[in-house]
Amino acid sequence: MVLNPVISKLAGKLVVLASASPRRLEILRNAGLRFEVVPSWFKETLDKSLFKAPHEYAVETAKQKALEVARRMPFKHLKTPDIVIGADTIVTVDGMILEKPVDKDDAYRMLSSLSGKSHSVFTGVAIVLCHEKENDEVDYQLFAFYEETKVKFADLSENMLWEYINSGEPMDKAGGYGIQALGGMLVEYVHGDFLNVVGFPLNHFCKQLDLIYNHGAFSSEQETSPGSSSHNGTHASPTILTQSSPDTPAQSGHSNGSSAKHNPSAGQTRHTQSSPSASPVHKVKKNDGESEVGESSWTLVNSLSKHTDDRQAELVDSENAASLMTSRGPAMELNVTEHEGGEPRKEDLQRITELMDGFKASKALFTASKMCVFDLLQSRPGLDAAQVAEEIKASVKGTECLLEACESLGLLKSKERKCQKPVYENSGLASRFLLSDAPFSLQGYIQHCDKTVWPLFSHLEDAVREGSNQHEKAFGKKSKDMFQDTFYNSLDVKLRFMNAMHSIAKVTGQAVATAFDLSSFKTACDLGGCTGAMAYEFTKSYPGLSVTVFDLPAVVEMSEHFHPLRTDNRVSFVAGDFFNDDLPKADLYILARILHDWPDEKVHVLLSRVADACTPGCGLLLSEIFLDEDRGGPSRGLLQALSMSDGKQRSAAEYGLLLESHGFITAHIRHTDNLLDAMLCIKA
Ligand SMILES: C[S@@+](CC[C@H](N)C(=O)[O-])C[C@H]1O[C@@H](n2cnc3c(N)ncnc32)[C@H](O)[C@@H]1O
Repeated sequence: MVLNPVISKLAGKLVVLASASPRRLEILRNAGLRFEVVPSWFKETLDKSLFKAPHEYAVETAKQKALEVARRMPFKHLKTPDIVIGADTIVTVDGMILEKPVDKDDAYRMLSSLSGKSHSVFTGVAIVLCHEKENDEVDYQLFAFYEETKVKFADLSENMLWEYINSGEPMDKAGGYGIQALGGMLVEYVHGDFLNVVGFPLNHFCKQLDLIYNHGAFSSEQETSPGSSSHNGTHASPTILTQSSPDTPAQSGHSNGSSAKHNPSAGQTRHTQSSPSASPVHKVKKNDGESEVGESSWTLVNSLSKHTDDRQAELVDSENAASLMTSRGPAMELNVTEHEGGEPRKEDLQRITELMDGFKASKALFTASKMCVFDLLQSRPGLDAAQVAEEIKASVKGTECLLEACESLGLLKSKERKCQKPVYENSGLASRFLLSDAPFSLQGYIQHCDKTVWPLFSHLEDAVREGSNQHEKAFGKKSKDMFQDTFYNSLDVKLRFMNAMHSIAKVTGQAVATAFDLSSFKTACDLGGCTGAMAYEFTKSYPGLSVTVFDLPAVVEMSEHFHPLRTDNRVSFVAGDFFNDDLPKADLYILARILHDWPDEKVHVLLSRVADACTPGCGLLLSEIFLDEDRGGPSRGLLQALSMSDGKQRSAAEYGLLLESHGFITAHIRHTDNLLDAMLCIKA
């Protein structure tokens, strides 16, 4: 039921929340607002010293967050939102701005500065209205306000402080406390809007919407805004309106000194924001390849989505990037336009051809890898096609085609010799990832793609029609539990699967292990840790850490195959089923690429078992591909979902909510620029 008639005004509009904070999501959802979540990429790094008052900093940060999303969406998501909401909460005490603590000592510093005193919580909120015009330009109109709430803390003893810090709750909260949970115990009284302290001033927000939608404040001429500033909470600020329409002289950061106008009807001063760090609000043209977005000028062909670009950067050899067909960003980034006369653009044709031919490129890579072409050319660079053919026991004609195709994909390099056939050697990309003994060898994963994922994809249409996994058609047997029924039924399939996991874990392990500072944990348990490759990366990164790898007996019995020398006795293996058997005790649990394999019901079973094994303060490190909150990417995650059985790919906020329901508080989220993202949660 929607109680608030203003919220109901937004029904049917594309409303976007530029924040992944689970608390803000919950407040707005509970109010009946329907919205998409697209977390902002704006980094909270504005120079605080440039702002006269703390609330100006919070408002400016909220504005920049919302604008970044509003500007990105027409290009990255090919849709223009109607409204983008941004928010930033800060705590101020004794003239200092407190944001989220970076570690326990920082949390201690913050909380002890609040002990026994009254402090202010400010949330800056920005509402960006996006107006698509006939010529496909987008105009942005910005409304910003803030809310202040005063909170008085009790005197906190050292014991109490540390007990609270060790609960893990302070880590993702402005000022180092969460009033809605354990932190409520620290508070003597609150003066003002409680939800503002939680993270979003709902009441003030609704009043602002009322102004915008019921009192005409969203006309581009904003000279009057009846009642705009009559927010009635004792500690609420007067409403600060507004950013004038984008290309008026009063643009944010370009206000030409006319920063305040008197609004007689409201008896208040209205400000156009003119903070030093504000960036201009641009008009953007959606379908014009040459148009600018914000401050960056993007070239059309290589306008990779930031996500995809960053995530793939590790794997793309710069010298060969241009020719590596599958390394390009998603089609969404391209604005397909037609030249006069209807001729398609070269770049568009190139992109669509790459997509059509993608499977040929994959299969050429799989085949060359299986036939050991890269290993051969590493030990004997400079062979011509006939020599390679002889070594790999293949036809000269077929080998020639394969080598040429691999060269065009950036996997091989050739040298022409006078009047003779070209000779081949590995490219940097091949030497790094395609040799069987390279530290970051992806050969195991490539073979898994060839033998397991490929057959599943060949039944994609059935999978889409039926909405179920195609293991039976692809492998001739039914599969209730993909691992026990399909992968571990025969030794060679099992080894191939384990090799695949091993190779990905070796490539991603260090980035996951060092995504956060885990040095305070002494014992970890890697649930579904497979060959232990990830565990070894963790012990390499943390000399004081021991890791127990917990996996099914069929897997653990093969562990020596992968680590014959057992070089590190801080890694041990325990066989068991994480849905049924006791979990080893540890103060950090690792779930790397586990949850995506299971539906929500099974995830709840597993998480409740992990929660039972945890004491307060225990950590849970989750590592997965995190989907964008609007599920618009990255395509690697979305494509993987097509061949998955019963599991699903989720966004960081979705994982956060699942974990929160088992008492885990999300402390940090990290997009690692490697193949996997990471989230650190603490058991409250
Ligand atoms: C996708 S793999 C991930 C492997 C490893 N965590 C990594 O990131 O490389 C999933 C792992 O979960 C293990 N697994 C599946 N079901 C399990 C169960 N019921 N109990 C314990 N481990 C299980 C599998 O054997 C496999 O090693």
